[in-house]
Amino acid sequence: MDKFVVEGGVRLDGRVTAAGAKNAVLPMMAAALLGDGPLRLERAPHLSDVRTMLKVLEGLGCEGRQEEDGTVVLETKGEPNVVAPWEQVRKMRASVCVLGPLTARAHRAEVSLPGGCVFGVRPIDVHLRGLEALGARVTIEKGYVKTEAPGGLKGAEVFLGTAFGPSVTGTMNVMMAATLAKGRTVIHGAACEPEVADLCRCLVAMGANIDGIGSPRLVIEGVERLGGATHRVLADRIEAGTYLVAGAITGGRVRVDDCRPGQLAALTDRLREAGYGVERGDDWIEVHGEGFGQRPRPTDVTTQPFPGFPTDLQAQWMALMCRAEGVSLVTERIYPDRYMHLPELVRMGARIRRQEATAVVEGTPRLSGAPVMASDLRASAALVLAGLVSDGVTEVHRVYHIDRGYERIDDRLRALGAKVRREEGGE
Ligand SMILES: CC(=O)N[C@H]1[C@@H](OP(=O)(O)OP(=O)(O)OC[C@H]2O[C@@H](n3ccc(=O)[nH]c3=O)[C@H](O)[C@@H]2O)O[C@H](CO)[C@@H](O)[C@@H]1O
Ligand SMILES: C=C(OP(=O)(O)O)C(=O)O
Repeated sequence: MDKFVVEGGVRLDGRVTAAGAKNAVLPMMAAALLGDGPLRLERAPHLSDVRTMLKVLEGLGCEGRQEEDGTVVLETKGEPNVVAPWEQVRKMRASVCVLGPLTARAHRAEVSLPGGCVFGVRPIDVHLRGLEALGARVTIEKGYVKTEAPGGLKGAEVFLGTAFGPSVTGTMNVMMAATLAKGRTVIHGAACEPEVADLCRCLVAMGANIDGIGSPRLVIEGVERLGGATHRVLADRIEAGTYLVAGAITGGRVRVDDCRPGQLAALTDRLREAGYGVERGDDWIEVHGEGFGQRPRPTDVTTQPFPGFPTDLQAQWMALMCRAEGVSLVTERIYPDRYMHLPELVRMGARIRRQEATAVVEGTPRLSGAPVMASDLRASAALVLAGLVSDGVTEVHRVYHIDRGYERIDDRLRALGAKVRREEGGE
């Protein structure tokens, strides 16, 4: 297993180009099960999650490949297979996104319940209720969700909210299913994350009829068939945000190109509040600090559905606040248990205590490098960020988590001046 070795003490300076969004490309790849022609997804990131999704789709009879420039090309010839086994689905939650397309296209599906709940319960009841509302019979047997809709799906009114806000992949699953249902589907309480809107645009390019894109009310008129399309994947706002926090934590200057600044407004607002300069153009954002050793002002965040502060940037923000000049509160409203990074940051000298869904972070001038264990994707990014400002060497183990969602993060941080290398032989 690989590990990252991070030597702290360097102020980052430079530019990085945002990759395509993991959370947009994965459901788009599942959408290839809906169409007859080839689907070309440009600017897809080179990630292990993309490779896993290619395998899941291959097992379902959808041929695919990723080209050197990132473009993913997929085509489902004839009827898809309908069984997505545990061995593949367990590696990645987004593989649950094949459920809606398979049920719509083949009128049945057998998809393993996604495993690996690394930060608490991650149910899919909303996905299942949505598909039931469209006329599917849904059962759970031996760890598999089975859907059947012998006469095909029928449009309906559905509400997809949960106690923690709308469900992102739940909206995507039901929306994809509705594109081939008979008649009109109205989704109330749809997730408004930019990745959902980007998936809508990809489906429209394939021939789907969707109104209300980007809003909590989606109206989908089912069509007989969808075809192929070419779509350029949206920039990854979470990856972009991670590099901005990397710039800030080192008191440096980092510009992220080819991104959508408006989609990171919650982060840039907090960065300014924490004492950093933020400039933005139409498709770039730059953060600048006052030099290595700068300590941020303590700045609270509460995670919320878009356009609120994203849960996928919570761990990175906590790393930044570990060195703040005072006490800040980080409150997790989407996944109240998403705090696996907390004990690892404490191992690096951070002073954090948890009070239910809130972490109380008492900033300290000094963090010290340590061997730490990555537990999930964003937690691992946070540990790398903390390593950038720690005395000595930080070893981040289990970097396969980070490879799920960051394309060559070690190379890209090095290009900004960081001392980070990948080594074999981690725990
Ligand atoms: C592949 C992908 O796109 N992953 C993202 C997606 O995950 P994912 O789509 O799994 O997350 P959801 O939006 O579904 O979850 C939001 C909240 O709703 C709850 N819930 C969800 C579904 C359900 O059926 N019942 C239920 O109660 C969840 O436990 C959570 O508290 O959105 C999350 C929230 O922005 C992000 O952190 C993930 O990076
Ligand atoms: C939680 C994430 O991904 P997933 O839903 O695929 O686990 C993430 O991208 O931060």
